[in-house]
Amino acid sequence: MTLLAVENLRVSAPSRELVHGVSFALAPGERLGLVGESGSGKSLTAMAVVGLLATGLRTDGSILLDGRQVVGQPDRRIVPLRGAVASVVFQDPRAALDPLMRLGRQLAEPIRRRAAREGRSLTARALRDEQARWLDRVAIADSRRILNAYPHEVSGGQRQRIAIAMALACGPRLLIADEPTTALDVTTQAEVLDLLDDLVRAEGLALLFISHDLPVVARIADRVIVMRQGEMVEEGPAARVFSQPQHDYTKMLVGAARRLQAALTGDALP
Ligand SMILES: Nc1ncnc2c1ncn2[C@@H]1O[C@H](COP(=O)(O)OP(=O)(O)OP(=O)(O)O)[C@@H](O)[C@H]1O
Repeated sequence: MTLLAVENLRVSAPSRELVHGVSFALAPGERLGLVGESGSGKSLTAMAVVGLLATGLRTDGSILLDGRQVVGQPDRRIVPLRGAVASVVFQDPRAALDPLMRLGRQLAEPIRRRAAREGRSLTARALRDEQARWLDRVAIADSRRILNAYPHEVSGGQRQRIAIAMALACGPRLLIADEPTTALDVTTQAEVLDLLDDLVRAEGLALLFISHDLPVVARIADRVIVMRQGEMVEEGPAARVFSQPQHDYTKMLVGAARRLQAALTGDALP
């Protein structure tokens, strides 16, 4: 069964088309990477899936999320799919966090929504336990302080871990991660990537992972779509795309990633 089927997706601004007919499908538990340079249409494609495009942008084509059409639907039809079927982790965790609300209250929201959806009643004690469990799962120690803190009182890495906890606490079947580690320092990037990898596996989620960073995508995705200027230029298993890129643009991306790697490690180029 297909969890997400995107067919001939087009996204247009009033003056020009930005995404030119993208098609792909994602099965439950599958991990797909969208890779390409800045401005290639990765985020627009991903945001269209959950109906989160900016007003003024028009979507054509078909997006079936868990069998339900997203394109052309009013918000009241798409909102129930957010969280329950697909959630999003953004590059900047502040996009998901209210700066004026304590983190504990924010984390309580998705936990409550999931419980309500599953018909479970949640005592105050059970809610506190769940909050602590989620913080533990995203490797945040000192949970009492963090739950009482406001977003600006914790580190960028901690904010992103909490945003991940909130996205997963909703109980989705698909996680869309849009450059989730780009805003973090290199050490924190690696930790957060490992964490995402482990959690997505443990929860059995499908993953749509967006990044301009090929080695990162190769590490986390089974399959990769390479985008350029709003078009898909290559698609295939991650290992094949990186070892034997077919399209000139992919060859260029792989070459650049190899040169950077060689420069960082001091190794000779293969
Ligand atoms: N609301 C909008 N109105 C008009 N053009 C837009 C809008 N949002 C994005 N674009 C344009 O659409 C193109 C694709 O944008 P998109 O954000 O999908 O790129 P991306 O591949 O995710 O890049 P990045 O990695 O920098 O986020 C860009 O040229 C961008 O400027």
